[in-house]
Amino acid sequence: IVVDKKVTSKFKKVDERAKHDTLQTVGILTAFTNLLKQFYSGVRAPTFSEFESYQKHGRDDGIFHSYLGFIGNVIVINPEAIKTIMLHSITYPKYPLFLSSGFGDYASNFFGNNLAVIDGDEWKKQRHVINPAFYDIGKFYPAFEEHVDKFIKNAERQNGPVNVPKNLTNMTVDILGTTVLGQDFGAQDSRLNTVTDSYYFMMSNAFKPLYTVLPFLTKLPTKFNKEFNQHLKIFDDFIYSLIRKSHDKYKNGTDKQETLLDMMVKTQLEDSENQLSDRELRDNTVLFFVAGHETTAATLAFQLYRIGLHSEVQQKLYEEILDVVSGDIENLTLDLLQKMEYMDAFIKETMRLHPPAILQGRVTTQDVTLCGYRIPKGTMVTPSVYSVQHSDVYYGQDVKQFRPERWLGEEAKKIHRFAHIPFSAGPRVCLGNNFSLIEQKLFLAKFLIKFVVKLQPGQINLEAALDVNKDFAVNLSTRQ
Ligand code: HEM
Repeated sequence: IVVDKKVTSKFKKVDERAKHDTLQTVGILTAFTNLLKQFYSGVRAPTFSEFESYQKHGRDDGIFHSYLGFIGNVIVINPEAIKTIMLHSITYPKYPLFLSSGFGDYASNFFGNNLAVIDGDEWKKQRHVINPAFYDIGKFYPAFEEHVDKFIKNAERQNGPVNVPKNLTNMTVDILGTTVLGQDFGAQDSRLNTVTDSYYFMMSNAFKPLYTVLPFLTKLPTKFNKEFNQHLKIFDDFIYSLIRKSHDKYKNGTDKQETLLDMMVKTQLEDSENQLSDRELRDNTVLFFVAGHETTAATLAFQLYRIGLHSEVQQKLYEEILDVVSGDIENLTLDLLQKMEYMDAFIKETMRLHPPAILQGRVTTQDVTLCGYRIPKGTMVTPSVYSVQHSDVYYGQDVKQFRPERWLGEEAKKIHRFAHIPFSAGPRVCLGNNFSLIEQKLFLAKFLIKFVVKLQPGQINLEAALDVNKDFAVNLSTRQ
């Protein structure tokens, strides 16, 4: 380990919570080598090196210092310190690197200035306008149901192993199309669609590190840049036309606000103090897709993986669903979904071991004390969702075991509230968490009542995976 003394000397012990005189530090060379190793082994960096470093250097403190590239980064695992960071979003705003402008022009043009990447008064204004759109997610129940039913029909028709990531991604994009925009993209029907094509093209290219490091590349008159800008135009024209349609609907006195976009437009037009521009509406529409699409699809894929691995968990889920709907899935309602406690525990446990968002980059706007160390103003501080959720210090000896029961009864009360933060927490908590949870529960209830999921031993190991980029299939048999 190369220790940079100059840097560690900045992070001095100030009270007895600190176990060392200065914060433990992973040297810049080690951090960089770890990052490269992971990049080339195909694992989503930097989480694993971070988790290993935490176990070596930060386990007793719940905090340590490392590097993200050349930038010093204080990684925070202790749940009390995470709580302090999450609850004080003015002292700990988002780190600018994680704002879309930090990724260069492509990301800014595509992702824009939405709720997830702004701070302060601008964020307050946007959140105030957008919050009400998420008050009544129950109204989307029929839309969720329609697309889940389609997934199940396709799986039945397939009559063989079902490719999980691909099909779930199609389902979640169709659900978002319908609920956010009122447009069924038909991804599950393999319908060709220029808008979703453009969306996928930009998703896979806008955030590439090459354009962050060398932003001038996006200005060159290359074939690729032309293509990117064409996709951006197709996508933007489409979204702006829907914003205009939503405006017209409101002005014509149609009080049926059917989509998340309609609801944002309603507050936009009714609240003269907190007006969002059309560009801001567009940027948030993109955010809902980016934030809600692959995250939920990956979570559902990990759930099917876990169900296939743990037959006793599958059986318990099945029995609970059957019991709550009194033997007939046609009785299923939103209220009944909320009664499935074992399913809640199962979802929590999956999101503990497989969190889609692994890090949350913040910066200190003043000198602070975390875990007994003085952290100066302007330092990147990063609550590590992955590390805290995998730490035996906060989950005990069986931390690696998949055990939904830890989330039931008295045992659940022993887990620190900020040791489980897949949706973040505090004022910047995920706005779509309820949306995603209802989607997940409805999918699980309908799917598991119909099918038994099987994975052959050794068929796939996602234990250490952070996302489900790799395709995998599960075997299904229909229940009698
Ligand atoms: C499994 C699914 C999901 C996970 C794990 C997830 C996770 C997160 C996390 C961790 C954050 C906070 C990021 C940070 O503070 O650095 C966040 C923010 C956000 N998410 Fe989600 N999300 C999910 C689904 C959704 C869905 C379905 C939507 C919308 C339809 C959504 C909309 C948002 C929005 C708008 C924010 C920004 C909130 C703010 O900063 O005020 N998310 N999400």
